[in-house]
Amino acid sequence: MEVTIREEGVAIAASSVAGRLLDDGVPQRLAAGDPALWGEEATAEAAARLGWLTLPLTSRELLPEIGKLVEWARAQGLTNVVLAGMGGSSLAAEVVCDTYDVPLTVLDTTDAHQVRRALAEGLDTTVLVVASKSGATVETDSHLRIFEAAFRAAGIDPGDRIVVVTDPDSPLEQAAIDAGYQLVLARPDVGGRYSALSAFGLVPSALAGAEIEKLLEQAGEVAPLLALTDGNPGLELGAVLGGAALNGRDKLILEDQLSEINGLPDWIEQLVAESLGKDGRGVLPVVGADPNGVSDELVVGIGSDNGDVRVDGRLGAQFLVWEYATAVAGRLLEVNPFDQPDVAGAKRNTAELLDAPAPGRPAFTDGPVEVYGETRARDLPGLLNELLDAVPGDGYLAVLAYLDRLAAFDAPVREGADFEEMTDAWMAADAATLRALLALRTDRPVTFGWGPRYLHSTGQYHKGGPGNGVFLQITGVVTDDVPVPGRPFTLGALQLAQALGDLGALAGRGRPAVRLHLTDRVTGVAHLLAAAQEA
Ligand SMILES: O=P(O)(O)OC[C@H]1O[C@H](O)[C@H](O)[C@@H](O)[C@@H]1O
Repeated sequence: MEVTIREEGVAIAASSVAGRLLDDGVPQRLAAGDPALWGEEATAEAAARLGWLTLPLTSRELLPEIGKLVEWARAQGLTNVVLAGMGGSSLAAEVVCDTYDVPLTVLDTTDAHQVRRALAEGLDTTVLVVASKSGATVETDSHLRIFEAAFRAAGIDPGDRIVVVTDPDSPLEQAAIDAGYQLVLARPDVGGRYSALSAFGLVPSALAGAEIEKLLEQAGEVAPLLALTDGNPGLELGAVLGGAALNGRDKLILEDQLSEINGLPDWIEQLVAESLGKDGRGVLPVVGADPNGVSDELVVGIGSDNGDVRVDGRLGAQFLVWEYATAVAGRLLEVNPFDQPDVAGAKRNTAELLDAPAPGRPAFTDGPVEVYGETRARDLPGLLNELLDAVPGDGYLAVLAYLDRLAAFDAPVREGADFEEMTDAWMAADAATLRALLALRTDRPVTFGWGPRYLHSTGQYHKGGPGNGVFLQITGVVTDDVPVPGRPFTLGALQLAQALGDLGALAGRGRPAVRLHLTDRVTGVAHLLAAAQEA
């Protein structure tokens, strides 16, 4: 594992804090699990959140149990692995499975259309992993209810198909015992976003066919280095992240185009945004974007020379080193890297809106797109210009789409089309393309997040960070809703309440925030992308 600083300004910023880290004995104290490293207020929480430091070793104890689970699934011919989990309860497994090239369907959405896709994937070979540390996350609970009902309707005993990963004593543990589901308990002293190498990352990955022992070996190889004062990649990367942010380089552009690891930036995004984005401070992770060469950027290349800093290492080691570095950066920024104080507000709004939805009236309508929120614009190009102009000199624009993440793959493609043509067709139908189009028109970072997935990652930074974001939400009509058994709402109602709940939380903090509602999803995306090119 190696951290190579390739840019002088970053080297200076990192060394400006490195001495302080050593003087304060940070590597020794972290190796000893000292919870006082993040100040008095954070000590009690940190004391219960440092188990990730020893996961390369302690998770080995889980291997026999996970091995039996894999045999159980294989014996029943369960090859289609669906993982229901939000944020830290699914992001790591997604990276592991992408990197090991084994199929895994991740359900971290309340989009009824996307959930219907998963239900249509062949229930007869499906094993559902329900992963929730708290055991109380509404999206995950909804997925469990929907799949239980679907299994029963197909004449399948859910007890033969469901694996639960949760913390001891969570409500989900009890539910799993009562229902006779397979149950793997995780360590309660590891927080969600630090849980990649725990049961949360390992169980779904192993069921999908990834070599999880290798992952632990890779992490185990780097672990001893994290106690060192010299040649400690976690300390070096922590000094880079924290030192750069303290010197005004607080937009972390994550570049992984040449890497053999697939999708690590999406996992880092949650780790960094939720751990550091609070108390008016933080680091904004920017995924899938080119750098603009502006002064507040820090470009980190994962196994890639396209950056100010290059981070090389195998996936298991990357997980551990980024967790360590984030914890170190938390100390430098003087925040508690283990809490997420601003996630709860949007959740509260959602619960209220589920009881009494209040979408309001559109400010204007442009073709298949209704626009909600405060604006002086009267058409979409005008609105997009207004939002771009509203981004402060040190700020960013966030595009947040509560849509089906896989819809673009339905785009019609000419028969015999080559890969390039196919990609063009997908991009022209993908809401995420809006990010790239808007990024062409500003030197400020433009980020993109799928809702409600982002609520469990960058959502914390949006609300708790420096407060310099501008927010463009996209929702869409639901034509094939999914009821949530035993609950008084459908997925469509939940999805809209989540979008409105977050919009309210953002607007309540005085941030410019508008919602675009697509009254037809396919033409709505096309119309929006055309407007972005016109503006
Ligand atoms: O694992 P769960 O308890 O379901 O939590 C899933 C996610 O929910 C919350 O929003 C937290 O902010 C995330 O850090 C966490 O990963």
